[in-house]
This record gives sequence, structure tokens and C-alpha cells, in this order.
Amino acid sequence: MTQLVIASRESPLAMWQAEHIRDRLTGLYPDLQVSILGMTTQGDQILDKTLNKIGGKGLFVKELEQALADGRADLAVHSIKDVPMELPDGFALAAICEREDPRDAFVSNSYASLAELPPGSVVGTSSLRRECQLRARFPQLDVRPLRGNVQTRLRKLDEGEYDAILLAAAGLKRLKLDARIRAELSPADSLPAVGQGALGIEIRAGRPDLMALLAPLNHPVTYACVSAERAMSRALGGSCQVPLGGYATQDGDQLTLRGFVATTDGRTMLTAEVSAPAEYADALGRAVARKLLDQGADDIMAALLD
Ligand SMILES: NCc1[nH]cc(CCC(=O)O)c1CC(=O)O
Repeated sequence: MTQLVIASRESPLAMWQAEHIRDRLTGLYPDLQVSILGMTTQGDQILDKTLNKIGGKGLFVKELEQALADGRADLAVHSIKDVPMELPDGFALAAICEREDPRDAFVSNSYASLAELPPGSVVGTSSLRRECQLRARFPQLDVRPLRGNVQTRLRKLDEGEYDAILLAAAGLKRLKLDARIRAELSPADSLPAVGQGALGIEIRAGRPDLMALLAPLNHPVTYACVSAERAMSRALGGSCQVPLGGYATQDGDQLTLRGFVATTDGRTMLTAEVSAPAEYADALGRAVARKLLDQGADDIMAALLD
């Protein structure tokens, strides 16, 4: 292979991610030519509705998969958080790269932390996961929807529509916007989204040559952690309609996965945590899902999907 095309969304964060993978590939393979095919996805176009109302994360990846299927591109770089738990037939994940900061970030021009916000303060987030965890801890805050790419969300904060917003620390750090982060929420306070902070590289299935070329970009610890998180979400039938989170860490050979499912108001919050050797990442994910289902997660999800 002498030339590769990376399909990417056109948002500045997506482009940063694609360029990062391009640079890593050309570092590894100096003779390889890598170009980036920027694309707009439905998820980027529909900005007036929250994601859970328009069909969820798949909207960010479908157009990119179409480019892979057509042969217009060889690989697609995604925030793995945006990749549906089941890939369509004919596609494969070739690598999951080392995770950036997985935490949620608190951004505000007036306050240093959530605890400082006066009652009634308006906090922007369009993630049900962030919303329910926020409501559980700070029921006196006014949580309002906030969509758009990272820059758009910061602009809406700066224009005064919100007193504070929550977004992924990883995106801000990649865009060198770390200075905007006033506080990072610990995973205990705001359990991250499944896969948050990690990049995934998707290819067409049945390309062992490309699989081998991309293998050095895979980070085994991140791969194990994110596999456990995704197996949990898959076993829960996870979708954007359901407030859920999952975050795994690896210590030695031991993976620990914590997951939650909640009602959007944050009044019911089911949590489970299990540890297992890293080679059993998928089984670990299913075990955490089973514990959540045993506590009634299926009732919460059935009510939400009604
Ligand atoms: N939902 C959009 C999205 N997808 C990935 C990231 C951040 C980067 C990452 O999690 O890898 C973001 C922005 C955010 O949630 O604030």
C-alpha cells in the first residue's frame, strides 16, 4: 500500500483526530501517502434537536461508512463514543488508540465548579448521561439542551445563554482549549460515556493487509477497557435514549468496569462494578450489564422507550 484515504467529519475536532492518525501513520510508514476526505454527516447538520430525538450516534458515522463501502476511503477515524455498539455487516474496528482524558469537564466564565453555581443556574449539556448525574447531585440547577460542535458550544456559553456547560475534557484538550476547563468531574461524580476519550479506526471487513498496517496504532489497555464498556452497553441494548455510562480501568492484568443506568431526572440511579482479568473484557461487560438488569435497568429502559 502506498496511498491511504482517511474519511473524517469536518468539525475541527474530527479533523484534528484524522490529522493525528495521519501523522502517526506517516511517522510509522514514511513512504505512505495519507490524505483526508472531509465529510458532513447528518449528525452535524441537524442541530436543532437533541441527539436522542434524531436517532442517535449512528448519524455521525453512516456517511463515513458509505465512503468506505464505495472505496472512496480506506479508513474512518471516529471518536469511539460515537460509534454504535453493533457495526453494520462488512465493517470492522481495526484499532482503538490510547485514551485521552476520559472525564467530563466543567466550563464556565463565572464559576470555578458545579458546587459554586447558585440555585437556578443554567447548565448546558445535551447528553442524558451528564444530565441525570448532574440532577442527582444538584437538583436545584436548570439543565438545558446544548448541541453543536465544541466551538459552537463554547460560543453559546460565551454569548450568555448558559452559566456553565459540560463537555468531554478530551475534545477540549485535543483542540488546545484546556484553558477553558475550570474543573474536571471525577468518574465517581460523572461516570464517563462508553468509550469517551478514545479514537477508533474503522475499515471495511476483509482487508487483512490494512488491518496489519493499522495494528501498531491499537493500544491494548484502551482496547480492553473500551471493549468491556461497549460489551456492557451492547448487552443493555444501549442507545442515546437511555442515560447510561460505563468506564473501565486496567490495573495490572485486572480490568474493573463500573456502569450505571438512570432515569433522566436522576432520581433512580443503578450502579454496578465488577472486576475480571483483561482477557475477559467482553464477559466483564456482560456481567456488569446483568447486575444492572437484575436491579431493574430493563424497567427504566422500557419506560424511556415507551
Ligand atoms: N458527542 C460528540 C463528541 N464525540 C466525542 C467527543 C469528545 C471526544 C471524545 O470523547 O473522544 C464529543 C464532544 C463532547 O462530548 O463534548
